[in-house]
Amino acid sequence: MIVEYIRYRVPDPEEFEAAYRRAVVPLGRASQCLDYELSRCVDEPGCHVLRITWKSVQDHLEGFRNSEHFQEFFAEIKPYVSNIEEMRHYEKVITKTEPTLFEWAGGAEAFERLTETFYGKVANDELIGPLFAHMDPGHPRYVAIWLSEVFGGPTTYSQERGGHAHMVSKHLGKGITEQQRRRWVNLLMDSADEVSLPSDPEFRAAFASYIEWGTRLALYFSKPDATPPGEGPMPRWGWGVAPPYRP
Ligand code: HEM
Repeated sequence: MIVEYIRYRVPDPEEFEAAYRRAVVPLGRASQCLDYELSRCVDEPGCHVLRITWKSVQDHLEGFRNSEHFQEFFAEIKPYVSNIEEMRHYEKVITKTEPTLFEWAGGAEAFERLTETFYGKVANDELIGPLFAHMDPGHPRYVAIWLSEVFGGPTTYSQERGGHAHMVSKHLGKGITEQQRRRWVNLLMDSADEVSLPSDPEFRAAFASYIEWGTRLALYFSKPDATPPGEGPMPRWGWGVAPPYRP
């Protein structure tokens, strides 16, 4: 991720801003652009700073510049090129960031406690126990490192086990029913309470959201006619609409 700053000093701020309102339509469609923000200086209204977050410098200079979105974007802002005072890429050095869900939960050890307790319950469960009768003894740990990575922790699962496609492939042909999926969710939530994962509404809402999504994917891919997925990126879950609550 790289941040581009473009500083303008323009004689006609209103027309300039109107041009940018049109220009951000194709910019927003470009997959290389993660976000953008145009700010007007309050001390000197002709001064503006445009911040664009790109996936990488290469994505900007090669991907975006050679795309059809660039032609449309550039047509709008071309009259202002001579008003540019600075146009450079920057790397973020210090930022105020939220804790990850992984950190908030208590780190790797919290997820290990969670899955140990969970698979203890699973083994004794008449509805889903049989699905796990021959499970790899390392299974609780694999799920712990999977969850840790999804919630913003280290990338151990991807490195050791092989990423998203590998995890999903473990569910192929399992024929999971909706009742089994729901039991999996219920036992996991019981375990979360038992091992005292944080119980604040914001954390639990984000946690439950991933579990709902993940179990529905597992069910989908376990169907007899499911097509194995290609190698996709690891899901990375954040806080969503409710940021961490700090009184
Ligand atoms: C958020 C939901 C889920 C996650 C994160 C998850 C995660 C995982 C992971 C990480 C593995 C092992 C991959 C490896 O060996 O590296 C796995 C395997 C497996 N999962 Fe899931 N899973 C989910 C939902 C479910 C559900 C709903 C069921 C069934 C009710 C299920 C049944 C299984 C089974 C039977 C295996 C193979 C175990 C073995 O024989 O070793 N999973 N899952």
